[in-house]
Amino acid sequence: MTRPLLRVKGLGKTFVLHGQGGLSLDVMQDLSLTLSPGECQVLVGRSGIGKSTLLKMLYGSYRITRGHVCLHFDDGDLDLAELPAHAWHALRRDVIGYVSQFLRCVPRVPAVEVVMEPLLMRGSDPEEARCKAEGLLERLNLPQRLWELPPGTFSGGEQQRVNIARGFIGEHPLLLLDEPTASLDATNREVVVELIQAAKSRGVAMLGIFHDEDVRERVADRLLPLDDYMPRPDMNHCEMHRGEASQ
Ligand SMILES: Nc1ncnc2c1ncn2[C@@H]1O[C@H](COP(=O)(O)OP(=O)(O)OP(=O)(O)O)[C@@H](O)[C@H]1O
Repeated sequence: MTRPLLRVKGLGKTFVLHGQGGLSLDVMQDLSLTLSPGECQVLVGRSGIGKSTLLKMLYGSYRITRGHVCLHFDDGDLDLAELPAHAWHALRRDVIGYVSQFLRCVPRVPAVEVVMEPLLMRGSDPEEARCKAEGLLERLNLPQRLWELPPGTFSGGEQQRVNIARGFIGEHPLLLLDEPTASLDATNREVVVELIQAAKSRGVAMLGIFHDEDVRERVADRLLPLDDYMPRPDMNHCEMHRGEASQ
């Protein structure tokens, strides 16, 4: 049996709203999961249950309040809950990729360069990186006339395709997918399904959110319902109390 790449144990999240007098919101408690290379698990549960929050904690965008998130490597394990801030940069460059719903556009940077950047950050040859980026943009049906333009003015679906190409180009061993097909038409949803299936066969471990049921069924090896990890389901999404936890 394949050894899991990711093991999450007792994960919990409390947001502290400093602008609201230190009000704290418990949104997740005691979540555990394991994810193996080549496996795609899909997070399910109603709106506001914590799906994006979980992905953001695994990517280091949100701090882990409680619990452990261990990545297993041949030369040892790494607990992300204890990772110093400066170590996240290398981890995101080499190990954890993230495809969010929305592209963060940097003015004047052409789409093709946005896509190739993750490879350049790793020291890849610029010509090879460009060639790979163009291949992905072509596969995702982004018209060639847009490749050298900054994506700030692109449509939602065009921006999302740039984002997907950027997320998949790095071939990270762990990929977090936050609704990567949300703004796509059927043809491009199909391309994303193929990219996910190809990544699985290369041994990439993926954790994703897909609202499209057809996509979900085709990519998911396992569904992870988050409803079991809400602190108090009777209290309208979150338990609220003041000043107990820090972020
Ligand atoms: N930065 C934040 N500060 C305070 N509360 C937050 C923050 N981010 C998320 N939350 C709260 O955490 C809860 C979970 O939000 P999250 O976005 O993870 O839900 P979701 O399951 O992804 O929802 P959806 O399916 O609607 O996208 C919500 O109640 C939300 O208001």
